[in-house]
Amino acid sequence: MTKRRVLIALGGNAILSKDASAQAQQEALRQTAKYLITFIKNGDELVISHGNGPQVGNLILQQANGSTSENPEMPLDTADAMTEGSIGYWLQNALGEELKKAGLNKSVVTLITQSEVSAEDEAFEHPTKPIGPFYTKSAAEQQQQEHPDYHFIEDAGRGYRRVVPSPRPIHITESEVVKKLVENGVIPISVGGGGIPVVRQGERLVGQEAVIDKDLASEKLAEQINADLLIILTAVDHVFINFNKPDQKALKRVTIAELQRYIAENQFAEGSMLPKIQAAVDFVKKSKNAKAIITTLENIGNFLENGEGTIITAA
Ligand SMILES: Nc1ncnc2c1ncn2[C@@H]1O[C@H](COP(=O)(O)OP(=O)(O)O)[C@@H](O)[C@H]1O
Ligand SMILES: NC(=O)OP(=O)(O)O
Repeated sequence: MTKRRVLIALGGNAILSKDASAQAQQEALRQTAKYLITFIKNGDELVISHGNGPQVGNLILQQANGSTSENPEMPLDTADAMTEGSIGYWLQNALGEELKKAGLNKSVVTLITQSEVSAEDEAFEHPTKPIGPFYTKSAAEQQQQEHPDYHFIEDAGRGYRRVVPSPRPIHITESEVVKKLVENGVIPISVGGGGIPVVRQGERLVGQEAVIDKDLASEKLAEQINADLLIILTAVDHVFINFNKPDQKALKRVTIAELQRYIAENQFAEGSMLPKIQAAVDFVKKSKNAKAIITTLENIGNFLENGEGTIITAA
């Protein structure tokens, strides 16, 4: 089989289900690593990214409740870096264990990655990215009183969550390093949590109070490293039209033009599936002979053997 360069974006459910303890998240990633190894056995070059919404929100909550003037809480860009490090460590550790068990002599490294954004991005005025835990309406109102600068939304019928700005990534600063690592047989974990949002000011990269969408950052990195496949893993085997309605229909093979029509019909929920569709369309549009796949972690074997999942192609 020809060697493919594959970027896999891990969705929230691959890391955190209900139990937010380090032990539970490490166990979830140990299970995830067992699936990811399939690609290495397949001879593919692998780059992995992951989300951080629940984790970064939990971290800044812990800090807000315990900070003092002598021990101030960290700004959001630094909290993004902290979750890139913690989740990256858990995944690097788990994947290293699976590689050893499989007798595969490859290294895994977590790369703290910066994602350049525009200071003029209107996302800074309109926070939309849910982070941290789900609250009841009254609990969210209580939080709002304690933190007047916080913003809350109702998140897809699952409760209320704090939202923060989520500017679009323009350029992944360390993409050339990722490319060199892959070309030397290393498995990089990169753009964790969408990368750290930074604005270029002359020679400086200045951190921003934001959380970048990991699917959009994964697309930008996949483009910059000339990946062949962008695989977005989430909690559904396929993308659907008329989702959650009696006439819902799974999309198996779909073209950019068809997806753009479905986007115009508002078929994809804004805060969840829409960024994945946008990332898939952008990647396939810009990368020659590239494909994007949206499915679940558990369906990876089925995708590799039978091509099951939602597969997005140019035509
Ligand atoms: N048209 C759609 N087809 C499939 N899933 C959809 C659709 N619209 C919304 N969703 C929801 O979007 C979710 C994926 O978004 P999200 O949970 O934010 O991703 P992540 O797995 O990266 O955390 C799916 O699990 C599903 O519940
Ligand atoms: N940064 C980010 O997109 O994280 P989630 O996928 O967990 O929301």
